[in-house]
Amino acid sequence: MRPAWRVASIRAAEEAYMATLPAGTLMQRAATALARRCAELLADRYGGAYGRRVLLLVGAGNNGGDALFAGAALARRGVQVAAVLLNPERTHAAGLSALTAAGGRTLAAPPDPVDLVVDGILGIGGRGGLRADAVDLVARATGTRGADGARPTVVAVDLPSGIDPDTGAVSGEAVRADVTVTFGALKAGLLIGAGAVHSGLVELVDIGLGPWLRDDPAVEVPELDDVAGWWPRPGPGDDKYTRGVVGIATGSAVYPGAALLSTGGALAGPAGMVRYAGAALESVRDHYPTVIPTGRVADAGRVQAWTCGCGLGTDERAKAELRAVLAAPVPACLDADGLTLLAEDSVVDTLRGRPAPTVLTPHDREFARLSGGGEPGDDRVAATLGLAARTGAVVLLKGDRTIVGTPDGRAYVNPTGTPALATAGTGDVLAGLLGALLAGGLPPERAAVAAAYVHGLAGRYAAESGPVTAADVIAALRPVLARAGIWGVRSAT
Ligand SMILES: NC(=O)C1=CN([C@@H]2O[C@H](COP(=O)(O)OP(=O)(O)OC[C@H]3O[C@@H](n4cnc5c(N)ncnc54)[C@H](OP(=O)(O)O)[C@@H]3O)[C@@H](O)[C@H]2O)[C@@H](O)CC1
Ligand SMILES: Nc1ncnc2c1ncn2[C@@H]1O[C@H](COP(=O)(O)OP(=O)(O)O)[C@@H](O)[C@H]1O
Repeated sequence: MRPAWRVASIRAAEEAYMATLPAGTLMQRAATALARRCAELLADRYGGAYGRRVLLLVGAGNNGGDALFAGAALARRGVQVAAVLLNPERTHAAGLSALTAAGGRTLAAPPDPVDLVVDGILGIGGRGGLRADAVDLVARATGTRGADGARPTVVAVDLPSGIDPDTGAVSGEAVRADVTVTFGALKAGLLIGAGAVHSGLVELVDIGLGPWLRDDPAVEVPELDDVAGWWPRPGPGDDKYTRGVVGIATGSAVYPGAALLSTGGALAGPAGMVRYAGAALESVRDHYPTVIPTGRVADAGRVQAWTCGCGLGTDERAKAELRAVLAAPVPACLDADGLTLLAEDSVVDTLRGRPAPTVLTPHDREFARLSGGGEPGDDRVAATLGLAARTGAVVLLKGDRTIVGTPDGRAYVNPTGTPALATAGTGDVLAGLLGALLAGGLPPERAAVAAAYVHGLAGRYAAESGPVTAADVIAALRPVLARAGIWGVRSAT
């Protein structure tokens, strides 16, 4: 897991650490690493940094100071460095002196050509998006060309200016970086929502802050090793029942496709058997001979987890099926119409009364129905955790960077998502896979995190062959599990 923090936690750590160090030490460490990375990027593009042209965009705070000291280091290596100061009277004085002493210059407007732009306008002190003068400067700077005729490489200092460091929200305009060199700790806003898109490649520089980060992280990012370590694998002693049986209560006469997609997702998971209960049993039987179909949840036989709701409809039959799933003493993943029906009821009482864990998988509009308020808003982590705390359920809030939140306040952001998944039915596949992971015995938050992670990988893999449909995501799940080393069989020893 890669942890990320909110600004308050990072500021507290920096303050405590800086009190033990000579003034300016952390900024020097940050600037040195930033200069090194800029030189590498120039070398990758041009074969060397000497003589290349770097433009620093410098704001009023320490973020600008980092840029100026890094510019000084680059100038000492023979790079032609120019700086545009957004707020000359409040520019970091020592940084500016260092730059000019090293041969860098200040300009009133961006020059042309520019090979690399360093965005030091705003760091963790930035609030409320870029102001008009900064928007204009960024547009002009990034509209220039390098000596090779291509647009300049954009490197953000600590975080792209204009994104909210805690939530990743962008109000108005923000810098779009190719690389973000971030110092001491990952900022949550680099990983969530628009912030993740604006940050490009995020590279964390160690400035010694780690041991001083005393708060819990705001959010954690799962890595392949986590998911591979959790994924249930069959061993020699297993049979189809010990691996877990998942029940799929989805689909309807109107939406038989949802039954097929969720069942297809479940079949790629680790469960030993998939049971289907619903109105689309004929279609399921035709498509998936290994699935045991019945018409109603009550007749399905024993399962270790349920997935319920995709394409279920909202009629009396659907309500009865949802009630049967909610009453079952096994974990349940509720999606789509299951969430809509839940929202018509008293969500909190219903879920808190459940005899086993529940995972809710809303998109934004379903979230609004469930929460009884609006859509998640800018702070998607806080919104997810709020709903999880109220309902006692694990909440998986879908999106470009899907968020998983637990009732006790832990949050995860999925790094593998792709907009290619923004197509009808992919959520059904996710819900089926998640149910199979619950049946395989994973705790609910791990099941949710692992399902989102693998679902994202499958979306990316499917997109390599062309436009993606939900059926393509199902087809990609098995090869992705094998290719990533997540799937495997445990040997006898
Ligand atoms: N602390 C450390 O140990 C280390 C810190 N490091 C570095 O320091 C950075 C944090 O520096 P920081 O606290 O000076 O804040 P920073 O982001 O430069 O901006 C504050 C200035 O921006 C202004 N401003 C705010 N919003 C604005 C807007 N929308 N549009 C325009 N202006 C706006 C605000 O002015 P005001 O709004 O008050 O008028 C204020 O003057 C951090 O990200 C990292 O890079 C590293 O060196 C490692 C060690
Ligand atoms: N812009 C996007 N970028 C990445 N993933 C997305 C995007 N939009 C949607 N997704 C993903 O696609 C899936 C869509 O699920 P959902 O909205 O429930 O669709 P459906 O109900 O049609 O199955 C979710 O896993 C979601 O995270």
